[in-house]
Amino acid sequence: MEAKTLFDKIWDAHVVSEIEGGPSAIYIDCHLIHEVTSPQAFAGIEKRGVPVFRPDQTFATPDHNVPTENQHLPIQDALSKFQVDKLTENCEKHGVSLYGLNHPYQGVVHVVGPQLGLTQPGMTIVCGDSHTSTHGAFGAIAFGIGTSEVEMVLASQCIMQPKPKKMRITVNGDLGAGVTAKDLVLYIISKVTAGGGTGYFIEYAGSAFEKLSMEGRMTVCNMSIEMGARGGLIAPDETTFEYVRGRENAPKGADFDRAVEEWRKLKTDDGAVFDKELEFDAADIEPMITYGTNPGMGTKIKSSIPALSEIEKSEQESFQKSMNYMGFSDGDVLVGKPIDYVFVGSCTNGRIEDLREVAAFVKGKQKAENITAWIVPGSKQVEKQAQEEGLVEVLEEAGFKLRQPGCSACLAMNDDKVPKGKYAVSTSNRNFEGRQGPGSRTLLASPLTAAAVAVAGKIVDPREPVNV
Ligand SMILES: CC(C)[C@H](C(=O)O)[C@@H](O)C(=O)O
Ligand code: SF4
Repeated sequence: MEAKTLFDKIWDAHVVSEIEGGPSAIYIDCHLIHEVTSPQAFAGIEKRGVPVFRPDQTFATPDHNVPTENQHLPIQDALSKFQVDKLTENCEKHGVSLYGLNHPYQGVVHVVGPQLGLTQPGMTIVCGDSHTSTHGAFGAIAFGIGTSEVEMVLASQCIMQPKPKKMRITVNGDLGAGVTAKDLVLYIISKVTAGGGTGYFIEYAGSAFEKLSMEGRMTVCNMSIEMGARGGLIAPDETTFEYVRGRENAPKGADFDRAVEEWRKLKTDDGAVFDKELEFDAADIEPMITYGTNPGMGTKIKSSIPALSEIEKSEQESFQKSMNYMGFSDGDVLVGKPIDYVFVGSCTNGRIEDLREVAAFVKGKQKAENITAWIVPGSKQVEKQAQEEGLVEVLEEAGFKLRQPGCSACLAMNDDKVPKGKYAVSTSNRNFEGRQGPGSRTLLASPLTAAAVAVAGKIVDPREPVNV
């Protein structure tokens, strides 16, 4: 039998029809929706008089536009209110499950899906959101789609997709102390570049990924899109099955055991061929931070920003533009640079493990005076768990401001904005110009590094004692 990749096994099982040399119609097991990319899609099917084909496989939660304070009060911002109300109205009208504002399951859509067991190995999952790649951590084909495709999936539960090329990134070995899943993926992106994954679906393989928790794997897969890739996935294993077991939408009892038997087959066969293979050594990875305006512009935190002469000629102009925006110069040492904001949250690093890591670091310490520190749980369930575990108390004692679940300052489509010219160390996934507010300057890093920066008030290596 032909050796197949994990991606091909899942893809082939979902092809409804194929056009020779063209795209395939792929069946979608789970469709997640949020308030930003769904209104026109619902309007589209209504105009055509088409019902939602599989409302029971469609799940919605508002996240981008929601305020992260006083969620019990009416939303103040008119556009945000309109978007969130529209989502509620559409879900009610079409029989779609909604975890609305103040619902105990509300949160960032990519935190909510896995938590509820909606995300399972072997599935095809789409959402009108680029970071749908997160769900690939479970050994699923998960990718972001545009609003017109959201309409297509609402109407038919299928999507037309050209088959992407396949890349495997193998990392073996142990990550050192203080080196996290976020550092692993920022390292990979710094090597592959922000455009290097374009046209590919990535499989992450090797012991470095196998040793990660599901939260860590989600962090890695989440950022696949930041290399330009269509998505990323990791073969499911015992860690995956244990995470899924017992979750609300997971199969139960004997059904679960049968599902696990099938899920065990979800791995790339020996001898399967990829269009591109890359390999890195976990021992080479250190805490990472970005210094520029795309996620590929990252470096080991102890290193300097590259000198202009090290940058390829064709890239020098955009590099210089990026440095001007960031207020940095080529060759600058990063450690010691003052920071104004620390944001811990988002679908990359707003999970319970992330909050635990930050709380463990700041316990008994204080954030620096010059730092505004926001902790935004990825979901209501994360918020509740953080309260029950006493993390909230620890974080608040250290001077962090705990906000309510939502995308928050990850993209500033709501009230949480980093002011112009200010520097934010952020656990999110994008450092584009204006991403956290007009003129804001974002440096991406791990929750552990963010915690250390919050205490020191400046860029520090989280492995070293904080010297305030
Ligand atoms: C608003 C939404 C469509 C967007 C995305 O697709 O990713 C957002 O979530 C982001 O992170 O930039
Ligand atoms: S948390 Fe950030 S990256 Fe994730 S869905 Fe929201 S805006 Fe997009």
